[in-house]
Amino acid sequence: MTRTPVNVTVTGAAGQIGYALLFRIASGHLLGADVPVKLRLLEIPQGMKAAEGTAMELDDCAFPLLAGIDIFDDPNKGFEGANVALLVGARPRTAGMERGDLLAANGGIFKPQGQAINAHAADDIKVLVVGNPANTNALIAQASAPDVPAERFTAMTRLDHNRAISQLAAKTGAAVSDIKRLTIWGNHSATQYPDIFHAEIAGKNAAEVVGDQAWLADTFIPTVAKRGAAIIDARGASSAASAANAAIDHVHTWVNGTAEGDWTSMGIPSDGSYGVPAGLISSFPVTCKDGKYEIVQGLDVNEFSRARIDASVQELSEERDAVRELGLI
Ligand SMILES: NC(=O)c1ccc[n+]([C@@H]2O[C@H](COP(=O)([O-])OP(=O)(O)OC[C@H]3O[C@@H](n4cnc5c(N)ncnc54)[C@H](O)[C@@H]3O)[C@@H](O)[C@H]2O)c1
Ligand SMILES: O=C(O)C[C@H](O)C(=O)O
Repeated sequence: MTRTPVNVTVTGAAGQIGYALLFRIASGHLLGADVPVKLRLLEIPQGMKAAEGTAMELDDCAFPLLAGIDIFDDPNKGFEGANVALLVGARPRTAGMERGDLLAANGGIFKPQGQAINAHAADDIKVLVVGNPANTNALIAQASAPDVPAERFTAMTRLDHNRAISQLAAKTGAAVSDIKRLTIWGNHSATQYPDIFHAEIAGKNAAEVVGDQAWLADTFIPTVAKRGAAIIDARGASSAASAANAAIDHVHTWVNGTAEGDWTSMGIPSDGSYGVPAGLISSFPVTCKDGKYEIVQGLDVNEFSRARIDASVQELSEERDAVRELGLI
């Protein structure tokens, strides 16, 4: 190991996504097979013992790239020197909780974490928010970190992107690797819009290959958008390994780039592109190069797509207004 290790902070380290995520980070899947990492695990006091158990297991793997593990229950320490931060820990919705209660509870997590990132993270910090509601939690963290460039705060829609590719492959019989340029627009919620009008299957337009508007509207879009709920129903717990896999994909692509001729989906602060109000953290088609992302410009948005993008963006605006009223941004 000759390179300086990259400090990776993971919050919610003792949770189910944390358990599926940490071993892959330590084995080089997040940043690359030649990049040593130091893990900084952040938990709440009640989660510390379980995080210590996970750290013992990480030690027992003797990963050549793992240069150290530290565990904290203080965000100011957890984010110290962080180059990459995966904000997974969040307050899940429980019975009787309204959306506003959830936003308020998560504000109590993401505001102090944003402040701690602002004060203590490395200058090149890259943040991925996984904890739900991911887009608005990312907005709260970003608004609490005024000294960090806003574009370093991103929210995860890569799981939706991967789900959409998988559904499209199953419908058409294509290989997953033949599907390119799919887009998730909007919020990581049931209003998200998986868009295949610009996608390609082995070089052909995906919407034309499918040729079935009813399947698109009545099966594909709701299946992808409600997949999280379907997993909860089937497993009795929310997606964990697939969410961890998507977090790995998101950061790996951000750092190492998109393939030539392809793009991915990331929840990022809007610059006003495609009529999405600037500042909202919304999912867009992006290309990545040299550790930076850019929104794919110039796509023709048809009426069908426009209505669905607008509906999801409207939900994001309402979430932003709610957290603004709560004084969180
Ligand atoms: N964006 C996505 O695609 C996506 C996909 C799946 C799950 N999620 C979300 O990810 C989050 C985590 O899911 P999970 O299944 O791992 O949950 P989990 O309940 O198993 O684990 C959450 C962990 O976070 C910890 N935690 C809570 N508050 C914390 C804080 N302030 N600081 C540090 N740690 C804290 C808890 O102690 C717990 O160990 C949930 O909000 C879930 O809805 C998002
Ligand atoms: O949908 C959920 O609540 C869990 C998660 O966000 C998912 O998409 O699997």
